[in-house]
Amino acid sequence: MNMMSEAAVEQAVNTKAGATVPVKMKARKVGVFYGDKQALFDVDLDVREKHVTALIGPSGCGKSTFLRCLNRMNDTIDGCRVTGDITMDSANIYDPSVDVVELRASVGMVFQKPNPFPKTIYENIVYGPKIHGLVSSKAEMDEVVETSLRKAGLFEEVKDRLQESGTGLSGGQQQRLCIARAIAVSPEVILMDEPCSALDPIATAKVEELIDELRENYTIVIVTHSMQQAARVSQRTAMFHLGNLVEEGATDHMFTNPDDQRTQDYITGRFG
Ligand SMILES: Nc1ncnc2c1ncn2[C@@H]1O[C@H](COP(=O)(O)OP(=O)(O)OP(=O)(O)O)[C@@H](O)[C@H]1O
Repeated sequence: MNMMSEAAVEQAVNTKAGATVPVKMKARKVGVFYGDKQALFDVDLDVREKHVTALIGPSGCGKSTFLRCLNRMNDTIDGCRVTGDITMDSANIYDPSVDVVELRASVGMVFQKPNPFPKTIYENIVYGPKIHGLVSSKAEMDEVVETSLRKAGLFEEVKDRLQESGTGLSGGQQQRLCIARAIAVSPEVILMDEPCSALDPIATAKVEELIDELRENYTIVIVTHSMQQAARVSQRTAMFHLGNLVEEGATDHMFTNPDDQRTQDYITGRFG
């Protein structure tokens, strides 16, 4: 039997088939303001544990803004204010007692453009675990480097050049290095903001395959402009428009028979 913690049961959603799926993160009435301008309005969204949730919608609709709410990345933007509630495992991530550095380790982020540190591949991986006190001996560091690179499907390609610069890798390898770097600090949720938009089709396919493997152990939220990508990698899709969450549902349903006309128009290329 699938054991769930009390917090997970409290947060679980019941599916139509009667199964119970734990909710990892819950957003309620989330609003975001950049100065006086409101970019998100009353967003309610359940992010299911160990699922891939795709955020879709036309440019400027607030996908990245919402993604950044989930690990308080918006805190780093001057004049940005977040209202409403966001919980992870029932705990308020905006509570003043929350250590934001720890939160961002638990809710890691991968960006549009691969951004490895200008350091060796090895250092790219061990940097986070060292800061978080997760490793001390050389053996522990070697272990975290190998495990993280393996989980990111990169170890075999780079095992003989761990002491070379991460920036010398191809774009696709750099992006998988960034995913390995996020994994190295033992996250529970990984946020991805258009992680393939700078990659060629082969590198994109590899990252998509990786996302599919990662969902066994991690909860993933991905912003994408590619409807094909959303359909390929996600189980749930959330459609945004003009700062509102239009609808959220099973990806199959959203791409075949969405409830809202705006989703229908967007996925069939009528706007966006
Ligand atoms: N740092 C910022 N300062 C001021 N306004 C911002 C900032 N970031 C985003 N916005 C505004 O908030 C709104 C939502 O932007 P956001 O980047 O979240 O949309 P998006 O759906 O991710 O767009 P895209 O698909 O083009 O990346 C837009 O009107 C945008 O101009």
